[in-house]
Amino acid sequence: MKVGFLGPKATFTDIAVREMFPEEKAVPYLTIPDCFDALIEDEIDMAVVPLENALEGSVNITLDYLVHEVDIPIIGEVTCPIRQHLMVHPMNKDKWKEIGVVYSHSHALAQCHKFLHKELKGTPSEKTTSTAAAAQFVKESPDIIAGAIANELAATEYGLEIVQKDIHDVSYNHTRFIVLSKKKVRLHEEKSTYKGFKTTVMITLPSDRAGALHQVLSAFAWRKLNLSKIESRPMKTGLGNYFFIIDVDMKQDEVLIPGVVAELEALDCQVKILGSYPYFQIGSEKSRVQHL
Ligand SMILES: O=C(O)C(=O)C[C@]1(C(=O)O)C=C[C@@H](O)C=C1
Repeated sequence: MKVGFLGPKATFTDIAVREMFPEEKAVPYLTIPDCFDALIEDEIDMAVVPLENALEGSVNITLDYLVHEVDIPIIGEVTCPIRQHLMVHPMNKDKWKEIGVVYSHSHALAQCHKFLHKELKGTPSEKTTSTAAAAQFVKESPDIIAGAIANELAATEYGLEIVQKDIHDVSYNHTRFIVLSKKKVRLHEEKSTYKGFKTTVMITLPSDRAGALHQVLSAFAWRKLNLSKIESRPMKTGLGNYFFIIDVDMKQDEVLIPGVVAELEALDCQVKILGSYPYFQIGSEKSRVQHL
């Protein structure tokens, strides 16, 4: 099977794919929308994209594609520790304090905000499509003193020198990646990294109904359904119009979740199940962080 992912080689998404699908053919795409397009056009069987980071919150482009652009279920989720390092071209390894621009993915730059503020104050940063794209760019630009924030695999893959290790500001830095597929692929629940099952539901509230959110949450609460996430996002239909994404800590069943859906529909909510899937946690040990 072919697994598309946010590339190029050695992104954090690539690490998630290597852990989850070591035997499948991994196909890199430069952007998250490219991964979705490849899935829609059947170039690949599954796609793995980042969904949420513990420090930076949701990856909005992924959420928006899931909700507005595609109708492909989530079939799995994997959480990975994220360790960010500052790396330069080997020719510049003694000059990292003179870096003129720091390149990385916007989430990675934000995860290292304190480090950048303290150690490279005033140095401009440039966003790239991924951390590995930043590493690749720095490798191809030895004539400028540029830095990339990326992982260790990227330093090896693109031949860069790590000059500052573990520069993320908070030690609990993890990212959740989702697996999407049109096919009925079953992920191995017997793996030691398997942690449980969840169901993701998208809910649009009726407009102008007092207490609607309270009623929605009650439908879960009185059935004793545990929620692990609730988040609102703009509907993109006008200011103030939002939908909710709710993660329920259980597998879709034939009684409780259909009961919630029926109750919410009776309240004039629109409800869509985005997936009911196993989730996995890789390398759960806390990553080290440098104390600034
Ligand atoms: O750029 C990468 O390496 C990615 O896999 C993307 C991404 C993200 O979208 O948050 C994934 C994990 C890290 O949080 C930083 C970047």
